[in-house]
Amino acid sequence: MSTELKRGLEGVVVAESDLSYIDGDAGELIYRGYAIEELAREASYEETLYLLWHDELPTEAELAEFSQQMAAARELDDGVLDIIRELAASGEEPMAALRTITSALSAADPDADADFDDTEANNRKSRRITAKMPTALAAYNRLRNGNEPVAPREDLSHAANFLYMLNNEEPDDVLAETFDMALVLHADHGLNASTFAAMVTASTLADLHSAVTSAIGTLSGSLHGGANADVMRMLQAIDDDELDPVEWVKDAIDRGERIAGFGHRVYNVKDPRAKILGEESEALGEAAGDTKWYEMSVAIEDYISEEKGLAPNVDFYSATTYYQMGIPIDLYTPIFAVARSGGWIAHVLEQWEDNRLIRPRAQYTGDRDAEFVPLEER
Ligand SMILES: CC(=O)SCCNC(=O)CCNC(=O)[C@H](O)C(C)(C)COP(=O)(O)OP(=O)(O)OC[C@H]1O[C@@H](n2cnc3c(N)ncnc32)[C@H](O)[C@@H]1OP(=O)(O)O
Ligand SMILES: O=C([O-])CC(=O)C(=O)O
Repeated sequence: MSTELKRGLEGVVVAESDLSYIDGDAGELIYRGYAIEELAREASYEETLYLLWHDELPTEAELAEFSQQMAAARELDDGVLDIIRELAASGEEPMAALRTITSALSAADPDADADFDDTEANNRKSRRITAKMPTALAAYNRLRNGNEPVAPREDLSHAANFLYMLNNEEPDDVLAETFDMALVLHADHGLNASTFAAMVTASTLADLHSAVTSAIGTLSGSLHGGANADVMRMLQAIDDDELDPVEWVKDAIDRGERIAGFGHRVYNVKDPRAKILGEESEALGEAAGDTKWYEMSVAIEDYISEEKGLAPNVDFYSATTYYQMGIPIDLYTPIFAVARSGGWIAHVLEQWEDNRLIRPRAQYTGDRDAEFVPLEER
């Protein structure tokens, strides 16, 4: 047994996977052989899900059937809606609410007790979880603002339907396509922390809802998915006080703070998703006649790249993209979860094809011969 310590499991290979490939030096991301740039521009989220879950891109007929099955699974059970009402009324923050709701979805899932290797039940559960998470998030957001949830529509795409349920208004093509692209870009990313959490949970043969719930909790942290909301809060703080973004960032670095949206465990260069989202952020600004947020972001990127050698990750430009789409800031990380549910599930299903319990070891640094003193004598 090797006792070499790898803090944070950096560089440790723990599984084989056909799902996504990252070249951290070239800034390359591939889902099942297809470059992310091509999928972002050409494939819908539904197509990407099909690719991740079923090994290959769907034919037109397969995509139509799959999209219809996804759309038909969007509605929430009344019991789940009651839980959402309670969470919204109690002021629970959205990522925690989504975690609790996703866990609760199993209570209404007819396949909840199916065996881990029941492929058909897993397909149905995968579609239900991924189809219902956006409905739950939109309902939660409406309820916390004193509005009734908007029922999902089966005639809209996954992306367009979410925006429709969120705003009670059908999005225009630009918004729907931009959001769809963001979902595709966030769908999978190797063994990131939340995907690994899902795999660890699934490796015990716990169920799919448990694995996705573990993953949502893991994604919420500021070192992972939580960074997208932190980026926008940082930009807003700089703008509110009319500060120079570069000076602000310089001071923050001098204070030893981390700048949200920069750095990555795998990429040594700019995250390819940040390149695409940067273009989307710029385009949205240009369409609105105000590229302020994009320009602030570029100024910060130039400074940090030059001074710290750190490049933006996916969370840096998703922030201003979502902001300019009118999405509330505290929904950015839950939206990441909505998109990543596809990747989490794909990795769980892959794990179950050849499961082995994931169980690493720690290097014990404590006492080995402490003398037990009875309680009354301590
Ligand atoms: C979807 C995603 O999860 S993408 C990541 C989202 N998270 C963020 O954007 C939060 C900010 N970034 C970070 O905290 C880190 O870059 C992480 C957590 C993403 C990766 O961290 P690790 O691979 O563990 O790298 P580590 O924390 O060892 O950092 C290496 C060095 O770069 C510095 N560094 C890394 N990121 C940043 C940052 N954002 N701001 C300032 N310094 C940074 C660290 O301080 C460290 O410097 P040191 O060696 O002088 O101490
Ligand atoms: O891969 C990672 O460590 C984090 C990340 O970018 C993602 O999950 O999309």
